[in-house]
Amino acid sequence: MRTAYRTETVRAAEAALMAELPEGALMRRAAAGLAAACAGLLPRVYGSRVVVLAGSGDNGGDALYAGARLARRGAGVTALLLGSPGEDGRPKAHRAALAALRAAGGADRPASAVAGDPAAALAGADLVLDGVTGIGGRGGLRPEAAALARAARASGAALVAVDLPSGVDADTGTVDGEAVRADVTVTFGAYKPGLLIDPARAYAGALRLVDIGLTPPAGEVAAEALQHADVAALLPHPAAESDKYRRGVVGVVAGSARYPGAAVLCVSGALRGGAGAVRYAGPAGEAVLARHPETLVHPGGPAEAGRVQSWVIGPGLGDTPGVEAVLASDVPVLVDADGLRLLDPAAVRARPAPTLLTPHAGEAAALLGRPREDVEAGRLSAARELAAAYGATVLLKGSTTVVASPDPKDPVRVNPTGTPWLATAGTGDVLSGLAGSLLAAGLAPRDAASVAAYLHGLAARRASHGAPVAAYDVAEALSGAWRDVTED
Ligand SMILES: NC(=O)C1=CN([C@@H]2O[C@H](COP(=O)(O)OP(=O)(O)OC[C@H]3O[C@@H](n4cnc5c(N)ncnc54)[C@H](OP(=O)(O)O)[C@@H]3O)[C@@H](O)[C@H]2O)[C@@H](O)CC1
Ligand SMILES: [K+]
Repeated sequence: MRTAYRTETVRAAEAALMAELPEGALMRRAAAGLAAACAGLLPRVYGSRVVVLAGSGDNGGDALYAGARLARRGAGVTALLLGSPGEDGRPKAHRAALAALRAAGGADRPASAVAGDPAAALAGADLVLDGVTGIGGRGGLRPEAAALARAARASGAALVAVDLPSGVDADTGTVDGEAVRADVTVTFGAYKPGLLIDPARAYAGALRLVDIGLTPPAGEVAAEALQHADVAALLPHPAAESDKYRRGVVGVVAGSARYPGAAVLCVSGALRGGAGAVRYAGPAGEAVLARHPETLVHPGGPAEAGRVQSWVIGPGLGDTPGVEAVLASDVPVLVDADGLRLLDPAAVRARPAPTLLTPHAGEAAALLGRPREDVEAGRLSAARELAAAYGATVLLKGSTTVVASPDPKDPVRVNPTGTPWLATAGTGDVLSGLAGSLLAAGLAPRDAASVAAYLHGLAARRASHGAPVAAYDVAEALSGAWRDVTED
């Protein structure tokens, strides 16, 4: 499991550790890890050109110390100092780290000296270290830093963010203005939620975690991302004596005369999620049976369809979703797509069994009464708010799929396996069927949602291989994704 902690938690853990260590030890550990990561990105350190963008705080200090280490190994290092002016009129900088850089033969100049032509200041650089701000940064980059960040991006040099890409919000993943677009982010002690959640995640590039001995309390995880072993441990495994009913039956209420394909896709996901059987209730039974003859089809409504261990309702239902009957049941219910329209929070909160909502950003925005852009810019808080308002688990689909449970103490789960190719018609129907099936197999809503998102993303990557992918291909690749996870 990759775990991420909020800034205040990291700072508290840092203070506790610093109290036990000699002054500057933590920063030296951070800088050593950072310099090693940089050296790994350069064909060779000796003779390479490195530019350090250094703010006035400890983030700049890390970058300057790492610059000093690279300079000692023969790199030509220049620091551009971005701190606001001190009493002597020069930009403030971490004093000891700047002295170390100078002692190692590195050069430095105020960034204002290159403001006229930032591109020229970065021309020929092999590597740029972004040490403008870390967890102490507030808001987007200031204009001088923004111009240098753009020039660094355009220079073709490897751009390494120190702890965080400067300009992104560590705790929420929001990006309020301009931010550094890094190739690699070397983060210290612990991941921060912003490194796992879009839009900030997209600015971080590849992530490297440097162990500096920090141990934030396990109870204070703010966000977490499953990995193969976590998913394998959560997946249902049929016992020798299992029959189809013991493995769980998932009911699917999806599709309409107009959208029969949604029913087929939802069932195709449900068949691959570990439930023992899939019951379909609705008008698209013929289309479902044509593709999936193993489905138990009932032409009427869910109330008469027979016993199930979970319901999935919503994909392709059109204008008359009829969610009430399903919500009245005493089994876990997943509500998606058309089922989410006009969903009554009181009715969901009053349910005796758990509910899982799976909106995309547009549907979440409609439920929250907010513009879609707000949801996309603040995915973590939108998912949490919805979960609180409905007393339900929420899987918010999109560039980073986020799962929030109604208990605010549960860390949000962030899905690491997504691919932009998943943004195509029908993939959401497959996902809801899959997650519903995992619910029927006995997984808790938060686990069912995050495991489904993980397998679905992995299946899309397998099916896509970098090319466009159709929803049915994703469904067909699910068994392979399951095997990848369990055989790893
Ligand atoms: N925690 C740990 O365990 C460890 C932490 N460590 C490191 O410490 C880092 C945190 O250091 P920190 O607290 O000194 O803050 P930091 O991020 O350098 O920024 C502060 C300065 O930035 C500026 N500034 C602010 N906003 C800005 C903007 N939008 N655009 C431009 N500039 C802006 C503002 O300065 P001003 O320009 O106003 O003088 C402010 O004072 C952390 O990320 C990690 O790298 C490691 O060394 C070891 C272990
Ligand atoms: K940074």
